[in-house]
Amino acid sequence: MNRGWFIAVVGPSGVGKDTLMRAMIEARPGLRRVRRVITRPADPAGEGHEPVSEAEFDMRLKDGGFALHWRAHGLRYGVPVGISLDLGLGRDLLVNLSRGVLPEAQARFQPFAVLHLTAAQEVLAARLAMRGREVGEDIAERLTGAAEALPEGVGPVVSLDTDMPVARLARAALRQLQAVRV
Ligand SMILES: Nc1ncnc2c1ncn2[C@@H]1O[C@H](COP(=O)(O)OP(=O)(O)O)[C@@H](O)[C@H]1O
Ligand SMILES: O=P(O)(O)OC[C@H]1O[C@H](OP(=O)(O)OP(=O)(O)O)[C@H](O)[C@@H]1O
Repeated sequence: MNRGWFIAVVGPSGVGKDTLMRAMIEARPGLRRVRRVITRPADPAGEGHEPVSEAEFDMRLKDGGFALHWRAHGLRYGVPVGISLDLGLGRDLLVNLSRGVLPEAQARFQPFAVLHLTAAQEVLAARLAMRGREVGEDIAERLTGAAEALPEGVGPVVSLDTDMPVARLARAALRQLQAVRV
């Protein structure tokens, strides 16, 4: 059986990663989203992450519980090591990552592709404000470095500006990813 495809979905906070991943899965039910482990309290309106304390995160890290992990926005994020099982079973996965861990992800998981989402600063600012989870400094912090480039050498990459209706965006993402599949 072919191994499942690791599709890294990256882009700044508020760019629409979660919204697009949901739409892609609706359009292609075989695709799955990976449930991240985050040191953020549960949020019914959010991505459906697994909330853990700092101490629990540390323990899982020490026990080898994460395939990938990083810090951002004063939080810690982990991708559970169990994704290897799913990939081994041929399941294609959408994995919301930090741009900083892309080289490590690419080295570990093949076949691999990056879905890189972008948006103008004013669009990001409006979306973060509309989402309403963060205010003031937390929004400003998320906008700093929002346009950061991808690390050198990662790919293949599909880049999309998310300033369009989500159903159209999902069709474009699926079509363009298929075109770079090796
Ligand atoms: N294509 C889009 N068009 C309009 N609004 C969008 C679009 N994608 C996302 N949004 C809105 O922007 C906000 C942030 O989206 P979200 O998917 O949570 O971003 P991320 O997961 O990248 O942080 C949400 O309020 C969402 O409804
Ligand atoms: O290193 P970067 O590429 O800048 O990415 C850092 C973090 O920002 C994004 O967070 P997310 O959109 O999940 O932020 P949120 O916690 O505001 O939802 C991304 O998923 C990473 O977790």
